Amino acid sequence: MDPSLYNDLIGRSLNISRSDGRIHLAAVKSVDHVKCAVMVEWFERGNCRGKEVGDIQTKDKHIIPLFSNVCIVLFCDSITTWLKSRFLHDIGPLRQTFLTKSNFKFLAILGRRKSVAAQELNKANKRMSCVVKPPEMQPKRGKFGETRPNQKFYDMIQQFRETLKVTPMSTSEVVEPHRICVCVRKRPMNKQEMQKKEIDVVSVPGKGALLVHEPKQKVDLTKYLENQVFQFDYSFDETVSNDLVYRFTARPLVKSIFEGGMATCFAYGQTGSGKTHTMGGDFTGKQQNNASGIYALAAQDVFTYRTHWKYSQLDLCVYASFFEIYNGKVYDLLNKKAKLRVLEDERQQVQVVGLEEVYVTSADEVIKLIQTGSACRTSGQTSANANSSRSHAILQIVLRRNDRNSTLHGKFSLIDLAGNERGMDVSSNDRSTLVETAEINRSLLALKECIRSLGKNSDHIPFRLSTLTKVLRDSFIGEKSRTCMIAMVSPSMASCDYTMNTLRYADRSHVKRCGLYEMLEYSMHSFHQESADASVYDAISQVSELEEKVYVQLQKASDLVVSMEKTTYNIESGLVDIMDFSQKMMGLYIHK
Ligand SMILES: Nc1ncnc2c1ncn2[C@@H]1O[C@H](COP(=O)(O)OP(=O)(O)OP(=O)(O)O)[C@@H](O)[C@H]1O
Repeated sequence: MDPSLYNDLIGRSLNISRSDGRIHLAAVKSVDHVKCAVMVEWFERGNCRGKEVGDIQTKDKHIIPLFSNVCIVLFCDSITTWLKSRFLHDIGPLRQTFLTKSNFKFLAILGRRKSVAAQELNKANKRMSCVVKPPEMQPKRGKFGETRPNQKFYDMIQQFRETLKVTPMSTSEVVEPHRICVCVRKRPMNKQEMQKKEIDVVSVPGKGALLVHEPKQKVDLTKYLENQVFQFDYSFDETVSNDLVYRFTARPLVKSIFEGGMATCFAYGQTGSGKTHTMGGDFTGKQQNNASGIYALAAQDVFTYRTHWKYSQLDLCVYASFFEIYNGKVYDLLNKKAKLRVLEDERQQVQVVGLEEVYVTSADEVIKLIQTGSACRTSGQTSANANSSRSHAILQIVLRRNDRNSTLHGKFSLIDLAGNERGMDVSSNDRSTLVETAEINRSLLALKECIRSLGKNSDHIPFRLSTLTKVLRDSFIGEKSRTCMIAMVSPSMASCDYTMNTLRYADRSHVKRCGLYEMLEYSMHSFHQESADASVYDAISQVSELEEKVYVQLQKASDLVVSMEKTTYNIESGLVDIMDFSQKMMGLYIHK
């Protein structure tokens, strides 16, 4: 072993790996030939510190300057190129290995014995891979020094947001009348999401617009955002209150029921996105303030309108019922969850038989009913919500005329739909839970179909598709019917797929978009028609081609038959000739 090779290390800088994960440069002060290690020193907070690193391996009297905890950094491209040309192709995944410029000369000496050096570097590289974290594996640090997964996406979204012009919703904004109104509400990040340092991928610039910054990755691992834009009648950001949401969504419908109409307001969205918070009222821990939800706010306005000079002479009585649809069955939440039957008469009028309709005289009475009913609602646990509603809850506020045998005047159905989730999102995957999830999704699809048909002014509303749409049948028909859908979205990146699904669902229920979707559907239909025509045409031409082939074969066969006949004839005549000939020969023989 040539000691000068060891001495060549002294004074050089090497990157050393520290127990806390840091990697930094340190100068080689001495070499321990016996231990095959080096002593390195560096300055830290004004103090000189040192440590002994690695063991220098020797093989065939060659020194390999790669120690188990020494990282060597490639500083210059020419070195990389040179190494590649000399022996990097032999040593495999050295991309994660770091070589210092100062080691270049040293390695160059070793490079003369290419095969040996390569072998040894390979060994060393394997050892190093246990201690050196590749740069992309190292936790990224956020603005305040905190680590955050997906920091790159976070930065890109922040950059994008800086360019966004935001017009926040305010009470001064004009409320436009809509037959079908579709809005979206983004909830704030919850405690869990904050703890996980999840990133917020939803932006609400206002004026009905909402953006989803979908994080994507190319095949070469480059990260990029796909910014999806959705436009609804109204879009609410995470800062707005239930009051403001109510003002633009359900409130305009209250008037319509006093004018003899049917109104429906749905809260739709992923589990844990804020449907119950919006409809039933905000939570303080598990305690819900029922007076702050859309149910209660609508009830308050119903009693205000009832005394309004325009409607007071109608002498209307207010009734409330509260029921849930769970697994396609109806349960009365105001009557100890009694199971009810849904019947349809010959005039297609749907009745929930035995549903408790409570006469109410104030909003407070309605709030008490909501409290009683909410307490019995069927709930379960999902990945996003420990207290997830597994049923559709329907609060109906009914106006009846006192003087005409309690004839129905108007009805407002306020619905907190069950969360739209996939089977894998529920904490238990037993059969009953899967059936439950399938039923939820089936009824939500049926609802979408009904709203779309309503938007298209179609005569046929496919209300028989589910119990939910059956019991809401009379809300879907009639000139005076009004519908509002509030799509709830969770902001986190982990919920991105669900958010996209919710927005697509709401988008497809959107009457303003129906024209476009109809066009799309039409073009899809004509495409199918054209392709069907093309397939028939293809089939016919294939048959005729086949026919032609068969004809040709038949021709050939008949030619063959003809030629066979000829041959047979020839053979027969030949035989006759032979027989004649043989007879002649026989005669001649006998004659002789
Ligand atoms: N806009 C909001 N502001 C503050 N907190 C909210 C908001 N929306 C939802 N939350 C909170 O998020 C949690 C889940 O909300 P909620 O129970 O309303 O979800 P959900 O959509 O009804 O879920 P599920 O379909 O599973 O019943 C609750 O703790 C609620 O307080």
